[in-house]
Amino acid sequence: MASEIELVDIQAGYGRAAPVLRGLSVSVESGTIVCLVGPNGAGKSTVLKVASGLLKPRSGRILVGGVDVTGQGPQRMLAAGVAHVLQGHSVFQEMTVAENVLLGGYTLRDKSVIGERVEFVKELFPVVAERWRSLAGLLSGGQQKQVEFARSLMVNPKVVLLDEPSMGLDPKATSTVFEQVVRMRDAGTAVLLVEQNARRALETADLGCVLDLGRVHISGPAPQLLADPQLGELYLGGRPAEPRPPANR
Ligand SMILES: Nc1ncnc2c1ncn2[C@@H]1O[C@H](COP(=O)(O)OP(=O)(O)OP(=O)(O)O)[C@@H](O)[C@H]1O
Repeated sequence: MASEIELVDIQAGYGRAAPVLRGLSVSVESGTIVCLVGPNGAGKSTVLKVASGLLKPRSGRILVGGVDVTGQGPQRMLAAGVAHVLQGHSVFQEMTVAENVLLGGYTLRDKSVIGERVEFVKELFPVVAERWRSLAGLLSGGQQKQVEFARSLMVNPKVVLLDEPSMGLDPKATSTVFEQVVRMRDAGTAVLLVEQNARRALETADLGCVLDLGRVHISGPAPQLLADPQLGELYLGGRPAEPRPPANR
């Protein structure tokens, strides 16, 4: 399978402080959801910032679709096919859902392409179609997160980086958001996911990577990580792995 994004032996950090990432490597294959888990402060969000060009690595390489894009800023990374949905809520409350989604396509010049992408995201996220003319601020937190997903897909990225998409959502909205993450993958966008709710994220992901001390400590098929009692104890709240339905793809 082709790698949509590959981070190779990344060292990265902030200012003059010691590096947060110390030789981190991760690869997201097409058609997959890869989930990063690890303790608070392990550097999960930092991985996404490096992947989207918000933070330049001190060393290491970044490949998007096999092309070396190391050192490029966020605009170039977006053009290369990497979209980043940031932690927290980033919809413009006073604008309509339509205006919010169309902002994601502001780099597109061809009106027919914009129209095609709008139809695509409306079909993928029914709430976006239903509330197209509503003020985004009137939508629930989970619905707003879907508007953010729709906005990120306007440029038809190869991979979308999702930073804690369930943050602040109740369990029902969290389930809907994770269902939509699966739909994004099934519609052709690879996903690199960071989640506080590690157990729930691993139930959704194809592959899991456990970060520790700035690098990937363990990686493997998500069901395998979920079933590992030691990982459960360390990173998944210590509860035994619950039986799960057959793999979700
Ligand atoms: N803008 C910043 N400036 C300086 N240090 C930062 C900055 N952002 C993050 N850090 C530091 O980098 C380290 C890793 O932070 P990061 O947010 O990547 O971790 P995380 O694994 O995503 O944590 P959490 O689960 O708490 O969100 C932390 O020690 C944090 O304090």
